[in-house]
Amino acid sequence: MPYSADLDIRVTDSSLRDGSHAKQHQFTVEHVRSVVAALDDAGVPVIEVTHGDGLGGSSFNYGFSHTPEQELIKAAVATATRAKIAFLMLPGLGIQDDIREAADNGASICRIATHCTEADISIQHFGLARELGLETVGFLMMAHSRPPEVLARQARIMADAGCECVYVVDSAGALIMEQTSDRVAALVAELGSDAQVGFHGHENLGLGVANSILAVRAGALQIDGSTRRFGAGAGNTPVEAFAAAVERLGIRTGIDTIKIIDAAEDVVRPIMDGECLLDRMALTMGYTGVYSSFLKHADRQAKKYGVPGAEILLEAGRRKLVGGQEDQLIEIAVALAAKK
Ligand SMILES: CC[C@H](O)CC(=O)C(=O)O
Ligand SMILES: [Mn+2]
Repeated sequence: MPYSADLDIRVTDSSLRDGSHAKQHQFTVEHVRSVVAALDDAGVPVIEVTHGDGLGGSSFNYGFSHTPEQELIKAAVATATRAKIAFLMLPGLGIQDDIREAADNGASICRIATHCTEADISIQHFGLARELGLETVGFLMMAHSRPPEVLARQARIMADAGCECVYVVDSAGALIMEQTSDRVAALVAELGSDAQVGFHGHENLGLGVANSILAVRAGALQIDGSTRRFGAGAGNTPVEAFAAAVERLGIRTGIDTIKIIDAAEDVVRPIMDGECLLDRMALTMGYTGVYSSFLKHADRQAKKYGVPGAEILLEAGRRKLVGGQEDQLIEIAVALAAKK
């Protein structure tokens, strides 16, 4: 039972972090206040707030933030009455002092993300987070790209370093049904009572809710989503649809389904630049296994060089690019333009 005897699973809303990719990192303090107030009122237990690429993500390579993320974290903490505030960090983008600052600003959950074969770079960050009294979560990103047993070994590294819940992260929205539950089950078997298992889905093949339910059936106790799917690519598992579906299945999340449906429509949608669409670009990412956060980068290069964005993504899929290799999207666009 995660954290409260009243809940069967715990939902983390990533609209104010994964949605940062879709918003090109232009969140303001007012956006954060209004979304946190609505989600908190709807009973969402955890709200993640950071630049889309985590602490230290604001940069030339990933896109500069409108407002420094520590200011956004402070605003979230000041607004929430019940929800815990989480932050994300990718070792190498953020540094340990960023974790200290987020903790000083009142965030209570530290989520460390690595590519799914690189868990060892998270060890010192989990150590620090635990020293600071933070709850810890680990992200094994691009989890579609490795089989369950490889992910389980990486999860063990995170758990041994002090991670309390390791997530299977479907960064590309490429996992299909049992591919999700097999991965979650492998982590559950490996970690036993040493750490919980979570699942973070993307909608690029339209499977976020179904995959998340299968993850729960395989033993996941924490599930990520974004209200109104506000996330990278076609967005994340929609929290309001997930809450409605699992309520009907008798799984308790503590979320008021009607309130979160209203929050999606009345509060979150108005601050989005547009809906997160299951369109050609997003489907190409799910189909070929491309990192969802590449969408806006590929779109920009497509416009700049006058080449089809989906072709850039197809080549990114062929190259099996991982997060941090965004600059190769420029090279691909240049090559496509030269061929024309
Ligand atoms: C760049 C971090 C990334 O967006 C984390 C995440 O949400 C994912 O891999 O899906
Ligand atoms: Mn994501």
